[in-house]
Amino acid sequence: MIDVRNLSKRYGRHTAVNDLTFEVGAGKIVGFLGPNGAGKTTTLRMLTGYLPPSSGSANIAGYDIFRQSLKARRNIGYMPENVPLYDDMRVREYLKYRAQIKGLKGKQARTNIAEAMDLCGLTHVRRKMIKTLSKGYRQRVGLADALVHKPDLLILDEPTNGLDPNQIRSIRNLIKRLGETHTILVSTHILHEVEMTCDHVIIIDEGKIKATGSPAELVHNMRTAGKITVELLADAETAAGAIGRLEHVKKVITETTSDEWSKFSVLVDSGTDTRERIANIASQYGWPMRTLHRQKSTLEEVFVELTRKD
Ligand SMILES: Nc1ncnc2c1ncn2[C@@H]1O[C@H](COP(=O)(O)OP(=O)(O)OP(=O)(O)O)[C@@H](O)[C@H]1O
Repeated sequence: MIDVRNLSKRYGRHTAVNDLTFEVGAGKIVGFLGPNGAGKTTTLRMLTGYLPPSSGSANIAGYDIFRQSLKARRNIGYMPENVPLYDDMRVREYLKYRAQIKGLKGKQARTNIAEAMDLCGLTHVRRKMIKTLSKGYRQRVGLADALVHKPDLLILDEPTNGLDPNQIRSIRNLIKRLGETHTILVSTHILHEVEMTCDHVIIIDEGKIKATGSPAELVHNMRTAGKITVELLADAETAAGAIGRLEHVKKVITETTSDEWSKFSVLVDSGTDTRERIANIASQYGWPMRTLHRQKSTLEEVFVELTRKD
């Protein structure tokens, strides 16, 4: 559905997007992640035909977005980061206006608008002025606008930005539902969202792709793939030293020491589980143990490790 080859964008001497190549298959929900200024919006604006690239190409549903812009854009529903809405229009009136701009007329426009409002849970507010809507409902109007011409592909730029947790949950559920019938490329900062919603993730930083894969694959392939928490009745320094000498242990962090109990976080290599050997060490030294569990890494840790600057 999306085929991007060597796509770059330079603003003067600054390269905002640097030689991106990736594909998105039909029917997938793909998370596009990166820290502020990574080049997400610039990429999405190029994919939607709003910004010409400095070099490279992007095909949407088989059409070149720059040379066959109209045909390509018919397949795309784009929701920009700050949805520009007309505050003094009513919801249905606004969607009618947007449908007309997109070339829909008469019965087809009416049917599509009704369906988009239904999908986005807007039917009961269709007569409300847009200025009276909450931010969550404004986002839904933006989504309904993106959907009204029935595109196969939705490109959503930070759709949950600025929403409260309830609104985030409702937009997330909506995106998941839309994912049953659409291909979706969604940029977001909320990593938990990606883990819950996306089949595939592309992490970019400084205009370049840092990692791609399913959320589970990214977590699995990370160097710091796991963390073990252990609590021992032992001298903190001696215990940290002994655990630190075990194979596959990358780092031992002493979290707390109180009442003679010491709590450690043990960072271990990807795909290894050192719990048994930690238990053996504890028994060798005669240290009572009251916690020993493995915490799986999160996508957030992967993201931080790939994009941190220190
Ligand atoms: N019109 C412009 N002129 C010059 N530089 C720009 C322009 N638009 C973006 N940039 C720069 O390009 C880089 C990428 O910006 P972009 O907005 O694509 O990042 P982003 O990943 O979407 O960030 P955010 O999460 O903050 O929205 C940034 O360094 C930004 O300052």
